[in-house]
Amino acid sequence: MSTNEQSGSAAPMRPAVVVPRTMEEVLSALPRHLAAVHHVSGAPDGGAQPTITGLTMDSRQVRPGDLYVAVPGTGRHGADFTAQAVAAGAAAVLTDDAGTALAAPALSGSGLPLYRASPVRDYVGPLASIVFDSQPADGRPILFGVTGTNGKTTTTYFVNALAAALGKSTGLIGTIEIRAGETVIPSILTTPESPEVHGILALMRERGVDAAAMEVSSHAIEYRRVDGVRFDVAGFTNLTQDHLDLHGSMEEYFAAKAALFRPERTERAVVIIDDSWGRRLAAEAGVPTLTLSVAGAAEADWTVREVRRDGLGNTFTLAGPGGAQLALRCGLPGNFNVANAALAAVMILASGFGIADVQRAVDEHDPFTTQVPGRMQLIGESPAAIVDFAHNPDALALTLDSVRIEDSDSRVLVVFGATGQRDVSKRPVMGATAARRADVVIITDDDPHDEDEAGIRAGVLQGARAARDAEGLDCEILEVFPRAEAINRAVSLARRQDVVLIAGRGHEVWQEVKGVNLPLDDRVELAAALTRHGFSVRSGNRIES
Ligand SMILES: CC(=O)N[C@H]1[C@@H](OP(=O)(O)OP(=O)(O)OC[C@H]2O[C@@H](n3ccc(=O)[nH]c3=O)[C@H](O)[C@@H]2O)O[C@H](CO)[C@@H](O)[C@@H]1O[C@H](C)C(=O)N[C@@H](C)C(=O)N[C@H](CCC(=O)O)C(=O)O
Ligand SMILES: Nc1ncnc2c1ncn2[C@@H]1O[C@H](COP(=O)(O)OP(=O)(O)OP(=O)(O)O)[C@@H](O)[C@H]1O
Repeated sequence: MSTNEQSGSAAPMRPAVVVPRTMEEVLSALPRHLAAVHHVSGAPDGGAQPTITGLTMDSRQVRPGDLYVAVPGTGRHGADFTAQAVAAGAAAVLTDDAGTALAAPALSGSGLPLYRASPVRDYVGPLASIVFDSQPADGRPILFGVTGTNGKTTTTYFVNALAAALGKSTGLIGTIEIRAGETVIPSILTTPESPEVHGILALMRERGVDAAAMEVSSHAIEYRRVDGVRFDVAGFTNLTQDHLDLHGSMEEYFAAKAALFRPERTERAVVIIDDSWGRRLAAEAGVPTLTLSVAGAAEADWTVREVRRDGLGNTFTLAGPGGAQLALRCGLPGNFNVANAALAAVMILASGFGIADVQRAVDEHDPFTTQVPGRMQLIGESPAAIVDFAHNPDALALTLDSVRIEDSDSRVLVVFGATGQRDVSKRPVMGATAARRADVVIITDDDPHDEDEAGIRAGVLQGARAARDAEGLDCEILEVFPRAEAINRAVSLARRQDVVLIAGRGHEVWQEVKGVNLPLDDRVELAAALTRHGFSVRSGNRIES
């Protein structure tokens, strides 16, 4: 990973220069639909107006001159941390009704002004946008937002790779990392809280970034993390069951995603309509929408055709309105990556790039061979040695199906485990899924958390053996631990024409065992095992620890 002074810390990115504004100037720029913010106590009447040069909701991130916005959390209130914010140099505090009483003692005698607004979360995004001046009218960077259950990370990398191929400098906000020009920090959330989002967007502008891609999780929409952000193009991949602990039902999960596709949030949209949620979204989106189908839906504006296997990847044609056509190649295995690449291409077209320029950029730079850390990441080519984030039965099935080379004597060897303290019922299903698709199934540890590792493995093994015995499957099932040894065993059993898939942990660099983070990076272990057994590691591989 290319790093800078902020790497490895959770310190949010911000622009180097922020125009100082008085609190009055900041409040007067708020959108009209928001009710007035009330001054509760502290300076303004007669005293000096506080000058604001930053904003945060986290007392641990306060820098001198910040407006500290104290919001209620699930278990505690940000106002409980007012003293910490004041000590760090906050210039003013904004909170809600409940927060004013909590914040007041820490402010007494400080002379710092306290403001009140409810619900205070409604104000955070718009205020951060004003304070950091993150999205002025000149439209730079062009902002792409990607949402959906699967494929967000990969699609954002593909959007950026294509934008870069078109000669644009790029920025990224997502699960793996946040990138603004040369500055890169590892991510904590898929979509950061809104003060960080606006700070990052402002830094991107400052660094001259032309185009930025951002993953928008459903949590982000629910928790208002993209308030005050305006996308040029929003893209939708798919919707399958997930995160119902937060959303309660698929209907509410869909509603959270659909909220991104409204005129106040995005100029236009690109929606894959290969599931019923995508079709509904395309019908209900309140903005100009291009539809895309990989599964051959005739009514789609853009369709993927002539998908042909090309090594582990695929070539395909993207056909659009008026006979428009693009000839594309996706180097990452899997039909789902064809969908991700096609979505990225249509999003770029929707933002205004011409089809001839896009074709030229693709021909010259092959952007969809870009490496996405831990997502179908090809560590070696002979045998094909892949690390993928598939960590549930559906993703494991899709991934195993996509790496099998039909009509050859190539075997598939898979290494995986199941996470501790999560959905116990999926363990045997994952075992059976692998036994049905792989020639050698090596069951090992994932993140056990506080659970007993042997017990987790037993659940997966039971499913694999039951499927093999009941269905007469011709696969070898092994239990090997620890995980690094399992990876080594898989490589030791592989021949050059085989495929070795290490599934589950993707780009993670720690294994969480009983509250301790033990360093473990599947990609590093796989590369070491390949070398140990006389195979080569793919050059230019992106393995960062
Ligand atoms: C469920 C959820 O999203 N919770 C988020 C939420 O936590 P919370 O409401 O419990 O906040 P809290 O910790 O009680 O703190 C309340 C307030 O006090 C502040 N505080 C707290 C402590 C302190 O010392 N000083 C301080 O100022 C906090 O910044 C916060 O503003 O606000 C916190 C501060 O921003 C987030 O870190 C936290 O994300 C947690 C870590 C999380 O795991 N979120 C996941 C579920 C999430 O958002 N995931 C999605 C992706 C999902 C996917 O697609 O896989 C994502 O976008 O990452
Ligand atoms: N379009 C897709 N449809 C279905 N599965 C996909 C798709 N794209 C990727 N996957 C699978 O999901 C895994 C995660 O992919 P990716 O990280 O791009 O998605 P994501 O939406 O960002 O998920 P997460 O937020 O969990 O990282 C991949 O490793 C692959 O196994």
